Amino acid sequence: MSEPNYPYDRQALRAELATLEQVPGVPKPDPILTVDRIERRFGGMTAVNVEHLEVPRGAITALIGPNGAGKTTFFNLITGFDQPSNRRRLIGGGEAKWAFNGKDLRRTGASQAARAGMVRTFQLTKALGRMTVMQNMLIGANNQPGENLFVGLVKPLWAARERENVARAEELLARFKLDAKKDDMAGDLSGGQKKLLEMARALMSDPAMVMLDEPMAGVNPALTQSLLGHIQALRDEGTTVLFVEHDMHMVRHISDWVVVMAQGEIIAEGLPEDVMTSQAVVDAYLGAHHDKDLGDDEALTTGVLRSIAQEVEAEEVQEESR
Ligand SMILES: Nc1ncnc2c1ncn2[C@@H]1O[C@H](COP(=O)(O)OP(=O)(O)OP(=O)(O)O)[C@@H](O)[C@H]1O
Repeated sequence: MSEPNYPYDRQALRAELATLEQVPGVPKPDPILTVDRIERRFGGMTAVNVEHLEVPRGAITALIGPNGAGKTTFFNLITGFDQPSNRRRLIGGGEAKWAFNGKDLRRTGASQAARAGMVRTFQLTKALGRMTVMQNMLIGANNQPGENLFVGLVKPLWAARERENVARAEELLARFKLDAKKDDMAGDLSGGQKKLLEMARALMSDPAMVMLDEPMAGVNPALTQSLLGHIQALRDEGTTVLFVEHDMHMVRHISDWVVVMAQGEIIAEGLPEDVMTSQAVVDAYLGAHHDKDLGDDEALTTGVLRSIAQEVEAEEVQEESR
């Protein structure tokens, strides 16, 4: 894992974040990712319309928001898996702009974004399930011998790279306790182990920032604890983490900073304990489900909604007892 090139101290990081104004788009002291005016429309519907966002370096940032808020689309845009609708504007400006670690990513695709050090987990698809755990790890390496014609043609060069990649994969598999499974078919792993493999694969290229899309979804409580530990360990080693999550308790527990999206826009940013209880956020979640009865268990499918319902209930009890 790369050493942080700044003095790393979690308390200091939190204290620094605590001095920031908690408003959407607030500048960070040392942002690793800066996004300006990124829009994505599907037909007449605007899925993403982010004016400005800075992601703090070395921190765990949670991106939360109700279903359909635009979180996944936003991830896709900044990692080059999708193109903004305002990609090129010849007249009037307003062109989407985003930079990672000082590198302008406007004209780059997904593999170049990954090479720049911004790597996202991607789900174990059916095809990947039919490959072994080790093969899955090797496709996460960004110095694949075959990618460079010269290296690919000179056997000692590619053989050396291949050995390096296998050694790195073995080290990561041991860290995620998947080493005994390296020759198993990835599709035969349990749901939680698949999540661990997705995370381990993302780390093959030693990224400066990992982006995790609902890393804890469908994972049992014991493995959730282990995943949380891995995420915190990454941050403590200097990797920036940006993750999408639904479960409020998870977010509260591990994130240093929270960004809230609703209807494509960033509606709040701040420290977890402040943001989660802010009126704008509660309204956004309730607004997104205004047609559903919060007393209905079916509507309470996410931890976020459950927590909000509990908070609303607690407030009502307090009111009544006054
Ligand atoms: N390829 C697409 N074509 C049309 N509409 C899309 C497409 N991708 C996303 N959308 C729409 O854009 C909006 C934002 O979707 P997105 O998946 O980004 O939200 P999300 O916040 O990630 O939601 P969830 O928490 O449910 O995953 C939704 O209304 C969705 O239906």
